Amino acid sequence: SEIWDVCFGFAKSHLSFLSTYLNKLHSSFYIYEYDEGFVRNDLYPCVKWHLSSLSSAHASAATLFSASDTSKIRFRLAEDEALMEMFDGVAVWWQHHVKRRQDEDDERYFSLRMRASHRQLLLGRFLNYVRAHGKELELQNREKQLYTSDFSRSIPFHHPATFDTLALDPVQKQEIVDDLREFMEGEEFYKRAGRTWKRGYLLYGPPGTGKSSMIAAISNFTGYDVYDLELTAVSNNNDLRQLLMITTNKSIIVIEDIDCSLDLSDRANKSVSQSTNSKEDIGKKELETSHVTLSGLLNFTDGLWSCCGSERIFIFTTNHIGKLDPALLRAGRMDMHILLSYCTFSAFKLLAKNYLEVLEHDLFAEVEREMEGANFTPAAVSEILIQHRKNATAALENLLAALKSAKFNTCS
Ligand SMILES: Nc1ncnc2c1ncn2[C@@H]1O[C@H](COP(=O)(O)OP(=O)(O)OP(=O)(O)O)[C@@H](O)[C@H]1O
Ligand SMILES: [Mg+2]
Repeated sequence: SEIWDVCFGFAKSHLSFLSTYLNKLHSSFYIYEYDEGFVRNDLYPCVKWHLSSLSSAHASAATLFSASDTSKIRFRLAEDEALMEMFDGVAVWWQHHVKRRQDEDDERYFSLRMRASHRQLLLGRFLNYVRAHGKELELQNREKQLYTSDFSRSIPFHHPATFDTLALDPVQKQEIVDDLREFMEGEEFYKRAGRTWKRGYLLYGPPGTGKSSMIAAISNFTGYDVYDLELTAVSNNNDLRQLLMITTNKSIIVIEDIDCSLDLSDRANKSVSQSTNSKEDIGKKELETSHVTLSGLLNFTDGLWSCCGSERIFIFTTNHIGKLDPALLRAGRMDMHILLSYCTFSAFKLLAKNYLEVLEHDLFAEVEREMEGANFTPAAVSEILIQHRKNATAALENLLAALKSAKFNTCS
């Protein structure tokens, strides 16, 4: 047994020498879910998403998950599972670690190992790639949430409207899509220019022209959550600020029908009525729309507090742009004013394609003529097309009849 002890001791010392030597050859990096002080590590979800795409193809053990309201199945690298990835012909090793802790949440982290000699060459470029790839996957797969009134609850947001289904002038549509894409990719620009990474859109136009549908399309395009802010339910400017602080990054904050939810047209009157305290006035104020003032709202979108997050899109909608205070419209406040108007022939063609699966039809030329000046909203056109979606000719004949009678009514 003495011989065994000697042999064992010898092997042990050599093994530990070997492992120290191997460790020196490799560099290890750890990506924890939370940094010290419970600060969320932005890199962690990127790595998680990045690895989820590799796991489906390469991991020998992965966990599978599917939420009840989606058909997608998500892969995750299983606990303690390791995975090798090739980047520019060089191998790196990932591992997923979970440390169980008593009375606390589990501690989760990923380790990344590579040959020490590759470290200089690879690390920066590789991590940038992982971050960009992870972010892209997160956006594609993320369950978008719709938050209502006080932002305390949310439901998964699965609105079917996309830029492909929106009937809009193609040039206008392209402008909006380009603007959104530029915004999403604009992190460097906003930093360089010293501006908060946010964008404001004012959607205006008659009812049924697609303002709400466009908000859904923007959410589907960006993958951002939607906070549907009901101003009449917010009691004062302070509460409004609190709400802003709850919203997460990558979100769309929507105030629909802004002219109806606030008396924004007359700032002077508003401040007078706020400074009076008689019971009658308070009663009147309750009947009024909201106690949030225009300056409170402007602070919400523009003030110091608006920079407490990033990648935010503010969208206001109105049917009556003329009723809005010029302060809300001035340059730089809402970055883009988007008019959604009556159905044009090119918008109609998109609806015909989506609703009737028709790209060309003998009646199209007549529809084009009648549509001019008929002031028919896309909502009204869609209604008719839905009713007769089984029979394209009947749908177009009914649409023509409706267009003609609308024109006749306007003329008479
Ligand atoms: N531009 C459009 N493209 C495709 N469908 C549209 C468009 N505009 C309206 N619709 C159809 O009409 C319905 C109503 O449109 P939507 O709610 O988006 O209008 P809105 O402009 O928000 O109206 P409101 O001012 O009354 O809120 C939508 O569900 C959609 O089916
Ligand atoms: Mg609407």
